[in-house]
Amino acid sequence: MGFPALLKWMFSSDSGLYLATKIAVLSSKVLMSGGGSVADADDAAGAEVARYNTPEVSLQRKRNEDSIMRDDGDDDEEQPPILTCSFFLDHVGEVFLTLKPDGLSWKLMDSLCNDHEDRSTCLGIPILSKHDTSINISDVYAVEFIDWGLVHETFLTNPGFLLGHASEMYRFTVHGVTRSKSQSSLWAPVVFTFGHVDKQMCQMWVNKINSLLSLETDRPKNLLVYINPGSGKGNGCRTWESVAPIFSQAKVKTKVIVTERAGHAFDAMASITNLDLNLYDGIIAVGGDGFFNEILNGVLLTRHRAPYPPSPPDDDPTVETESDVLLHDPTVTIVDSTVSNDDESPLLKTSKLDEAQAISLNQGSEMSFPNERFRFGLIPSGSTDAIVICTTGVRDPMTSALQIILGKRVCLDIVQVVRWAKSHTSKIEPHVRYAASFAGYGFYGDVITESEKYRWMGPKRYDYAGTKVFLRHRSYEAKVAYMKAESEKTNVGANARRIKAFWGLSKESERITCRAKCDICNTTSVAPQIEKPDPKQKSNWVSVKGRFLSIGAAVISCRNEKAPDGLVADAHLSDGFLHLVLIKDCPRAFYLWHLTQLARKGGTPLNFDFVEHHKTTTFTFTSSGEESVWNVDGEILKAQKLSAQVFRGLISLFASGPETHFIEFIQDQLLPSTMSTPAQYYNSLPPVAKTYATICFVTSLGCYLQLYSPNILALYYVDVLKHFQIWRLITNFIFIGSFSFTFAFRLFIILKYGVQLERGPFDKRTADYVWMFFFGAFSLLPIAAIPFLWSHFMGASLVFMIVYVWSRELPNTRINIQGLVELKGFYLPWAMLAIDLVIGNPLMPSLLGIAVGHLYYFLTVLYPLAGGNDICKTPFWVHKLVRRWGQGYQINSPVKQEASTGGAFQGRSYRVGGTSTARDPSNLGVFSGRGRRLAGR
Ligand SMILES: Nc1ncnc2c1ncn2[C@@H]1O[C@H](COP(=O)(O)OP(=O)(O)OP(=O)(O)O)[C@@H](O)[C@H]1O
Repeated sequence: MGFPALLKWMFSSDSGLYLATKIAVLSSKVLMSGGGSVADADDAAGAEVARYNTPEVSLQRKRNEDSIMRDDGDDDEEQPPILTCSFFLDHVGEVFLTLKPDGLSWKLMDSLCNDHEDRSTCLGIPILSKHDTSINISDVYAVEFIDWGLVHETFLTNPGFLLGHASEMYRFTVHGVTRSKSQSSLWAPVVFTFGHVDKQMCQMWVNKINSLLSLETDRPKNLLVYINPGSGKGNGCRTWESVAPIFSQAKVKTKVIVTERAGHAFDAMASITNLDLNLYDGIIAVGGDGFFNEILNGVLLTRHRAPYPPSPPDDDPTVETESDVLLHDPTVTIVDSTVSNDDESPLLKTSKLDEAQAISLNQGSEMSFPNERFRFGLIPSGSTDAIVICTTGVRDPMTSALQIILGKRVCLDIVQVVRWAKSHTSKIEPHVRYAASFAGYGFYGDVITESEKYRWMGPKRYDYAGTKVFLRHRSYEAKVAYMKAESEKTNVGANARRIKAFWGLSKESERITCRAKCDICNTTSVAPQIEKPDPKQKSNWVSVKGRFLSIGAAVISCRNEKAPDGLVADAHLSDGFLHLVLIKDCPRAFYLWHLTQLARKGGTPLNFDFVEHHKTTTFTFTSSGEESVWNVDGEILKAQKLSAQVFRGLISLFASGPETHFIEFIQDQLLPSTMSTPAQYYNSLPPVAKTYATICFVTSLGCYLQLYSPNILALYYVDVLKHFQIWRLITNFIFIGSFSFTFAFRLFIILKYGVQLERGPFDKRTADYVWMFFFGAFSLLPIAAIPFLWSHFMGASLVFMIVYVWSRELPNTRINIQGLVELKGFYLPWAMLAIDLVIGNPLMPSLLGIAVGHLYYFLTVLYPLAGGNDICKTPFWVHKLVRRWGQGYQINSPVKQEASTGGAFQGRSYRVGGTSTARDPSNLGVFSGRGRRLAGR
C-alpha cells in the first residue's frame, strides 16, 4: 500500500486506527469502570468480572447467552452446534466461535468487516484467510483454561505494528495440530487462545471440548518411552526433550527410560511381564531403526507364537531334529545362547532368558500379536530412520510425537527371520529374529559390519563403509528358494485398479506407492488376502543358485535420504509381502550403475539383467563357501542357513502413513509446486528469501530506470566514516548487479537455494534464517575493510554464502549442472566457482561467500555438535525483530507472545509449552538454545 493510501485508510471510519481507537476506548472502559456484580461469577473472580459489567460487555454477554445452544441455521443441519459464542481470538480479533461434535470453527465478527465484503480483505488490505478458520477435534490434543491475561486484537497481519491492541480477560487455549502448507506430511503444533470476560463461559467451553476429546478413545494415555542416548548424532535425549512438553500438555503419562547399554531395552522388554506391559498403551522408541528393532524383538520374541517359516520339501532345515519343533513357542525358544556366542549383535550377546523367566511371562495377562490395542511408536533420532520416513512421510520428531499423541494407527508387516544352526548337542536349532524394514546379505551385511567400526563418525560412517565395501566388490555363493506368490494384482484394491486403468499405466511403470489410508494395505484385516500356496508342494517353490553381490528382503520400501524412493519403491506397509531382491555377481561398473539408480529420485534400481525382484511371503537361504553376514534392520546376524516369512500387519504403529512422498520433501517439494501465475508463485515464496529477492530486484530496477546511480549504494568506508553515509553499510548488500546474466543468476540463487533453505533446514526457524544474513553481513563488513578483499558491493558474497550453507545443510540432494553433470549438493559451491572461472567472473566474491558461509556453519552447527557452546546463537533482538515483522515462524523463539504470528503455520503457531504469559518457565528451558530441527536435514 502506498503512503497516501495508508493515510487515507488510517483516517477512514473502517480503518485500523479507528478500530484501534475503538478497542482502546472499550479497553479503557473495561479497565476503569466499576459496576454491579455479575450473578453467575464465582467469588474469586467476582470483583474482576464486576469491572467488566460495562454496556459493551453486557451486550456481548447477552449476545453470547442468547447464542448458546442455538442452532446456527446457515451451517449444515446434520451437525448442530453444541455451543456458539463470541470470543476474542488472540492476534485475530473478535470471532464468532462454534463448537460442533467434530470440531471448532470461527468467523470474524461483523464489526471488523462488513458482511457483504470479501472477508479476506478490508479496503483491499488482507486480514485473514478467505475461508472460515477451524480445527477438527481429531486434530486437537489439549484444551486448558489459563485464567486471566492479555488477549491481543490485531487487525493487520503485523501484530503490535501500527494497530495491534491487547485487552485483559479470561482465556482458554486449544492445542492442536496443523500441517505444513508446502509438505502435508510435516506436522506442527498450533495454539489458539480465546478470551472472554466471563470466567464461567471459558470454563464451560473447556469442559465441553474436553468431553469431546474424551470420546477420542484411540489416543494413548500411558506410554513407556525408551531413549537411546547415542543414536544418530548422539542426540536421543535432546530429541525427546524437544517433544516431551506436548506429551504433558496432552496429559499422556510417560515413563521414560534412557538406556545404558546396547541390549538394555531388549532385556527390559523380554523380561517385563504381560501384566506390567499391558498397563501401557504402547511403547515408544526414541532412536533409530536398530533401536526400534531391539524393542520389537524384546516384545515379540517372548510373546509371538507362530509356526516357523516353511521350507522347500527337499531343503527342510528341521529334518535333522524332531518334527514337532515346528512352532516358535516363546517359552521354549527365546534366545539360544549356544548358537549366539559368535554373533556380533550386542542385543544377542547380552540377552539370555532362562526358562523360568520365560514361563513367568505367560503367567501374566495374555498378550498376543497382532494386538488391537498395544502399539509401537518411533520418534526419529537415528542415522537412517527409514521406518519413520516410510510410516509418516517425513523424518521429523515433532510430526511423529503428534501422531503418537493423536493416536494415529498403521499396521506394519513384520518379517520373522530364523537362523538354523547346530547347537552344542549337534541338533539343528532355530534362532528367531524379527525385522520391521529390511534383512539383507552380502553388500548390505558387509556395509553394516564395516560401519560399526566407525560408529564415532556418526551417520557419515555409512558413506565411508559403503565406499570401502563397494571397492572390495565381493560376491558370495548361495542358494535362495522362495515361494511363488500370486501376482500383486490379486491384492490390489478395486480403487487402485481403477486409478491405474484411468491413467493407462503400462506394466513397466506400474508403481502404486504406499500412502496414508492405502488401498492395498487396507484390503482386509490382518490375515493375508492371498491364497497361500501349499509349501509342501515342490512346484510352489523357485530356487536360484549362484554368486550374489547382495540378497535383500524388504518389508517396506526403505526410503531414506540416500535412497529417496527406497530399494523397492512400491513396497507397502501392510500388504503381507516381502520383496526379495537378488543381485547376481556382475562387473563393478554395473553394480555402481545400480547403486546410482538407487540414489536417484525416480531411479530404476531393479531394472537390470543382473537384478531379480520377486514378491513372496517366505524364502530360505543357504550359503556355501565364503560367508557374509545378514543385516537385519541394521543389526548384524550371522547365518549360514536361514529362513524367513512375513506376518501381515503383525504390529500396529502410532503413525498415520506416508501422506506424501518423502522424496518430494527432500528434493522437489522444497520448491513450490507448479504455480499457474507469476503472482501465485511470488506469493508462495517464504518471507525472508522473498523479501531479499524483492529488495535486490527493486534496487537494480531503480538503477536501470536511472533513479539513482549504483555509486550511491556502494561501500566506500571513507564516505561512511568522513561523511556519515551510514546507509552504504547496508545498501552494498542489496545491489547484486545491474540487469544482466550475472544479476539473473544471483537472483536465481536466492529464489532457488535461498527458498530451499528457508523451506527445509530453516523451516519454522525464520529468526535463525534472518540471523544467518545478518551474520554474513556483519562478517563481510570488516573483511571489506581489508584493501585487497574490498569490493564496492558485498551482495554477491552474501548470495554465495546462501549457496555454501545450502550445500552443507542439504549435501545429499542431487543437482544437475545444465544437464551435463549430476553432483551431490555438497559440491555445488565448487561447481559454481568452476563456472565463474570458466566464464571469467571474478572469484573473490564467491570465495568470500564460502569463507563466511563456512564460518557461520562451523559456529552454528559443527562446533556445537562437537560439544562446544552455541556461541553464535541467534540474538534476542533478531527474534524480536522477526516477531515484530510478523512474518515466518520461529519454533523456539524466546520472545514472549506480545506479538506473535506465524506465516508458515497459519499465523498462530506458538512455541510448544508456552503461553502468552509464559506462566510455566520450566517449559522454556526445553526450548532454549538453537532451534535446529533435530536429526533433520
Ligand atoms: N545406551 C546405549 N549405548 C550404546 N548403544 C546402545 C544404547 N542403547 C541402544 N544402543 C544400541 O545402539 C544401536 C544403534 O542405535 P540406533 O538405531 O538408535 O541408532 P543408529 O544406528 O544411529 O540409527 P539407524 O538405525 O537409524 O541407522 C542399537 O543396536 C542399540 O542396540
